[in-house]
Amino acid sequence: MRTRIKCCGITREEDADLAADLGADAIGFVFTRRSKRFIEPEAAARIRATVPPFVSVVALVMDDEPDWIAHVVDTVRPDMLQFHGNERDDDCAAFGLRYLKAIAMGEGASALARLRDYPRAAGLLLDGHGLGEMGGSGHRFDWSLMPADLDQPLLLAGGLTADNVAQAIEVARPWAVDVSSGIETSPGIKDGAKMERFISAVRRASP
Ligand SMILES: O=C(O)c1ccccc1NCC(=O)[C@H](O)[C@H](O)COP(=O)(O)O
Repeated sequence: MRTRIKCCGITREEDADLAADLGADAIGFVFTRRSKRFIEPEAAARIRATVPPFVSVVALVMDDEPDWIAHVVDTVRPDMLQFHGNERDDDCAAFGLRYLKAIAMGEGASALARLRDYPRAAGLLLDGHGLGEMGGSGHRFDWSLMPADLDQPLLLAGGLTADNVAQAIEVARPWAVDVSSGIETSPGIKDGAKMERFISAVRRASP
């Protein structure tokens, strides 16, 4: 299986272009205002218009108002939503789009109980941050906790870099890896060389 790659926290067109050129399968925009990687929906829509076919666009939110999420959906036309807060399955499924649900793994194995709460999720993203904290933290978790017996695809996130992603794939066997701070110079500003090293490392580990 070829491990899919999502580059998250995109705020600049050149970073979206490079991610697509290097073979990323998806890019993510963060629409939670308190994030350092927040992008206005109108600016994201301009970048979205340049994203080539077969590269998915994911809109991230975290306990945001439904009206705001609806505005993001109308303006950006993302392929999927990604929820990072205390949203329930009904909340996540209410926008007529497929969705990913992030599970905060900061508390360890006890977080795994929440995986069963999202039967309509297209995928579950296990992320290293703590419960109630924002993603993009650069915190990793114990990859051996990644379950092997779920029907939904599992995405691995949190503290991944070019130097550790091969081992992460070997241990966790995720459907996809998701990276943000590990390919940045500062929040929202991607580093082309780091992005290239990261994507090359994934491809070597999972051709
Ligand atoms: O990136 C943010 O600032 C953010 C804010 C609120 C919710 C989610 C957010 N980001 C999620 C991601 O970028 C990734 O899914 C993931 O957390 C990977 O982050 P990193 O550990 O930096 O690679």
